[in-house]
Amino acid sequence: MTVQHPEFEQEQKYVEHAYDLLDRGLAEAEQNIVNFDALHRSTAHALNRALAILRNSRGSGQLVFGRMDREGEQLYIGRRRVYDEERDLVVVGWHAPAAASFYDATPQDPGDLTLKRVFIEEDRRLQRIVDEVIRASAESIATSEGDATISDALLQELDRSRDGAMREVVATIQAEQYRVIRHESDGVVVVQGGPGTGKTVVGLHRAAWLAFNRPDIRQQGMLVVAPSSALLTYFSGVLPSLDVSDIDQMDLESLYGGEARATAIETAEAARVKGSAEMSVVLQRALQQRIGWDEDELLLPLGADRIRIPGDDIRQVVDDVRARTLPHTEARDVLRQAMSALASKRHAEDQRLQNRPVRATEATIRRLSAFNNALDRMWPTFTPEEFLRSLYSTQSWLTAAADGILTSDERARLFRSTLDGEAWTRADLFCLDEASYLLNGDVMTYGHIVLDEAQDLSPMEARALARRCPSGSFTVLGDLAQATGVWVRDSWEELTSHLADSRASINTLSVGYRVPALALELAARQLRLVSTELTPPQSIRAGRGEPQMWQTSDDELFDDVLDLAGRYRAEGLTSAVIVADSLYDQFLDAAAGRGDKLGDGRDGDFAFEATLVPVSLSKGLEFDVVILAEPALVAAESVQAARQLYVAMTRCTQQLDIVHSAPLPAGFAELAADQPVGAIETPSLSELFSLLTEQDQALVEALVRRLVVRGGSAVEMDEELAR
Ligand SMILES: Nc1ncnc2c1ncn2[C@@H]1O[C@H](COP(=O)(O)OP(=O)(O)OP(=O)(O)O)[C@@H](O)[C@H]1O
Repeated sequence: MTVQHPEFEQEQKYVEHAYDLLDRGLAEAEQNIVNFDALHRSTAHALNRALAILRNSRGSGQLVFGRMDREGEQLYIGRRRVYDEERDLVVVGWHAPAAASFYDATPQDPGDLTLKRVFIEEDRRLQRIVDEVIRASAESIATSEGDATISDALLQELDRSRDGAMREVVATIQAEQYRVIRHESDGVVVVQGGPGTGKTVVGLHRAAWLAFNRPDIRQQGMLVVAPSSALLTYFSGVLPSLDVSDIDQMDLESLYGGEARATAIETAEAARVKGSAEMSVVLQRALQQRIGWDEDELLLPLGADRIRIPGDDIRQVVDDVRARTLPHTEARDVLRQAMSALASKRHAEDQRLQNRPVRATEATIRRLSAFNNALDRMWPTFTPEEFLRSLYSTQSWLTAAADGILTSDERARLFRSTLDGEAWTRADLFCLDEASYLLNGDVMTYGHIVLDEAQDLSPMEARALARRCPSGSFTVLGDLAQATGVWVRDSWEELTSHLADSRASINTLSVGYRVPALALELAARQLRLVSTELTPPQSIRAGRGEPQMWQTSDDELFDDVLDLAGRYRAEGLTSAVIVADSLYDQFLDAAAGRGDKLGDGRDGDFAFEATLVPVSLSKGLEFDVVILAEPALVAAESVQAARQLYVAMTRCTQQLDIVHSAPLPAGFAELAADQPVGAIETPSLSELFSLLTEQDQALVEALVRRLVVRGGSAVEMDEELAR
């Protein structure tokens, strides 16, 4: 029987009071708006918008989640601020400076708090009250140690089963996370941490915190960028649940607003050339090379006469316009004016010499097709797509633009015949974005950008983001160890230097809240294959047990994996079946053929208990269980095999299962006591041993003894066998 907290009823009343005030406040405000008789349509429109925002602003999380006491003062902390009729503060918003001590306080370092109380509430009813810091005496604080920094409320929160979408965590933000959320820097703040350390959740809460505390930044607009639309779908509900609905959220590829879409995949080598910062120089040069006039003169027919403009005069005008470094299209307009003025001046001079009246104004000249054709030759217009397609397919132009910048091999990776058509790749989109900026110069800008999974960004992608954030104010979330693409780095500076000029502040999160310790241990073997420098986080989760390996045959792979997902579904756990991208469609078909309900993770469909996820999109996601199918194929198809496996294996909160028909890749060997699917209960070693014949038992004993003598001590082995 659990004992109720002595102040339970009193606190429940306080929570109800807060909800009551919020309901009444919102209802009154709604009534005021409805009653207001707007004279103008624009006022009515503004009021309707206000009404819609108000109706949405109730939010879904718990209203009051904490209380802190310090001498003579008691403050309740919640998802939003609540006042009573006397304008006295009943609940302080989590983002207010007054709430800082609540998050900063730990049992080791409670600051000036005598009590930090956390409420667990569901549907307005308190479920539990956890008192975390009670300063009974100075000594009791000095002697508290160990795991006490991980709050009880957090552990409870972590044990709640996932429902397929990320949730806000305002009630349980930890001190090391809070420091990052309210980081004072106006420049680049990097949050580095292993899988499940809360980088995404921290980044989203930082965005909300900035929105509440920095009206200057909020007014300039804010943006959150994820590498895939699937990941965006997974976390896009967090900001609205924090009452922040005006922050844009976008997947990386949607940054480019032009026509092209990435539909093709290319080699790692080509992606690397296109993503490198050198590519921006090639594009700039390529555009410049299309500008100029190398003919001796320009003749513009005008009725029976002609206007003659010397080549040197044209070159002078072109150089003057070029020197103004305007975006290409805008510069062309300037050139058009300057050239028509030049032609008109020439015409006037010729006519005067011949004692004839001036026949053409500048406007007349600008309408001449010969004039416009000449303009196209000296300063051509392109769409970004036309420009890049033409560059990629013109060997001589490519060679000239990349001369001294790219090697001939690298240039060859860019070249494609026009017959290849419009198959743009992701890396192309960012060349198009750069080209679009050179051509048109206009881009939507923001006061702050949060980047999730930033370790994989190419320099060209970083440049596209930098263009959209002139202030250089970024929150960069990522893990260098989880870089799985062609951009693997040893330091964040290499990337952040493309985002802003200022030095980045690097902040590390070290506690892993997602992955159970044993799954993390298996996954970390993949890291060790890469480098001893890369280390996993410190897991605080126990999970269900050891990762399980299931061996099957080629023929039975699909059914065995789907059966396993079915078993977890029956237990009410969410699972992800993570597969090599090339197996994705076959798995989807197999599931449909069996009538299994399997979410299509590629489309961000996380509504079902089991979701199929192509490994390339698994980053950042989270499920109770991960069933990794055929890791050897995942490894074979990845640019960074070990890192990709590390990412895939670190998506689970409870259990990691691996099903394979092909031999397992390196790093799995020690756990590969292969079991046929179906044997859910793994027999213990002694059970297995007892099943052997006496002769075999003696053989195993002798064998193991020899192994142990070589690696450890025979005494330990005897003890082991005796057990
Ligand atoms: N303070 C916290 N309170 C409650 N839950 C938390 C807290 N911090 C992290 N979590 C939970 O831990 C899980 C992992 O968080 P998150 O996805 O932000 O980690 P990550 O570092 O971005 O992981 P990855 O590197 O895999 O992308 C999420 O379920 C998140 O809600």
